[in-house]
Formats: sequence, C-alpha cells, structure tokens
Amino acid sequence: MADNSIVHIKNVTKKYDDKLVLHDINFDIAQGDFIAFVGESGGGKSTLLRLIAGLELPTSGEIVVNGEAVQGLSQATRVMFQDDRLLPWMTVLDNLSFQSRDKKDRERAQELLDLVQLHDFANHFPNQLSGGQKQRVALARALMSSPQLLLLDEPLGALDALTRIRMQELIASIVDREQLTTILITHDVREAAKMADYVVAIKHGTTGLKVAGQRGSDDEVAMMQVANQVQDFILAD
Ligand SMILES: Nc1ncnc2c1ncn2[C@@H]1O[C@H](COP(=O)(O)OP(=O)(O)OP(=O)(O)O)[C@@H](O)[C@H]1O
Repeated sequence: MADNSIVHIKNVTKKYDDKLVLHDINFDIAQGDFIAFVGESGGGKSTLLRLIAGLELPTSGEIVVNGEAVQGLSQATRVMFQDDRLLPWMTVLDNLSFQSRDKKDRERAQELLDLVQLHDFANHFPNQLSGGQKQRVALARALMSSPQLLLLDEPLGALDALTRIRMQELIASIVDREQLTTILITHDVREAAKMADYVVAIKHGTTGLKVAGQRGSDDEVAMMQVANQVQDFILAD
C-alpha cells in the first residue's frame, strides 16, 4: 500500500443477485492522481464508481477513502454524473449553496462560478443554460464542499465535440488548481489517455490493464499510442 494513497480498493467483489459484475478488484490511488476507467459498456465501471462513492456497498471486500472504510456517502467524496441533476426551480447560485443565506456559502458559490467561467449566471435558472453550461454548474456544485476525491461518471458524454474539448480543459485546470484526486469514467479512450495519469481498463469484471496516460502533455502521438493500446486491449477476446 503506497503511503500517499487516498483510495484503497481491496478484494472488492460486487454481485447483483447471482450476477457477478465485479470480482477481486485491487488497487490504490495516490493523492492527487487522475485515474480514468474505460471499458466496454456494461463492464462495471459505474458500479465501481458507485462503490467508491458509497452509493452502494460491495458484496465482499473493502474500500477505504481518506483513511475511512466507505460505508455510505462521505464528505470527502463528490460525484458528477452525465446528467446535471440541477434543481430546476432554483437559481444557479441556489443550486450551489442550497439556498443557504450564510455569507461564506454564497461567497464560495460565487467563487466557484467564477472558476467555471459562469460569473454572470448566478441568477439564471437551469433551463436558461446550455448543456455545457449546466455541466459547469454541476462541476461547481460538486466542488462546493471542497472534496478530496472527485468522481466523474461520464460527465461529458452528452456534450458536442467542441464543448467536450473545452470541458476537458476546464476540468484539467480545476483539478490541478484544487489538487484533487480524480476518477473519470469515459467511453472515449483518447479522452482518458489525454486527461489521466493512469488509464485503467475494466474487462470481464476486473481491472485488466493499467497504463500511464499523458496528463498535462501536448504530445498527441504519445496520447494516440496510449489510446490505441487501451482500445486494442478492450477489443481483444
Ligand atoms: N442495480 C443493479 N441491479 C442489477 N444489475 C445491475 C445494477 N446496476 C448495474 N447492473 C448491471 O451490472 C453490469 C455493469 O453495469 P455498469 O453500469 O456498472 O457498467 P458500465 O461499465 O458503467 O456500463 P456503461 O459504460 O454502459 O455505463 C451491467 O450488466 C448492469 O446491467
């Protein structure tokens, strides 16, 4: 176990009734690392993320986040999903602060709106925003409680290609700035190779491949090599 690990996953298995979805998953994630999970649809990526988030419990094995065994939702962890899950009857600012009148909460919300480049949208309602803007609000909301671990469950999946690239860049700069440990689930092996320190392929219910990604590098060729290696592994029988 690495000393600077914030996530420990030990012998984790998950079954739904008789269906074995994940088996014997073992790995650690170091503080500040950006990990991307990729793999075929239905392979168990979201299940693993839900277990790490404490939204579900493993059938056997243990997950430790920030020194504590995960037994439910923890303050240390926040999740951002593919759908924004904003409350339509609340303004953007209230979606972040949950209508808190506390000055500190409202300042923190405004600071995060600045960070996601939505400073002028605090009083808008979600239906007045584009898909990309809504996902930026969802990102800001996930950061409100200053989590240590940010879990991103295919958050860019519904965005057009250009907005997706801008969001990749925004997420990369924010996780750098906030020194977050981040786990991203994506179907896009290039996105994984570009954003992550490590790309982990989940296949047949377990973690079959772990390769170094190209986080922070502009080396397109190296990024494509990682993406091709991961894709070949996933597609091989
Ligand atoms: N609550 C549940 N009850 C029963 N089966 C479930 C449940 N949640 C997930 N599964 C099953 O577990 C398997 C893994 O699902 P999961 O959503 O984790 O895969 P995934 O790799 O994230 O897929 P995708 O990339 O399509 O989102 C699937 O076969 C799915 O049907």
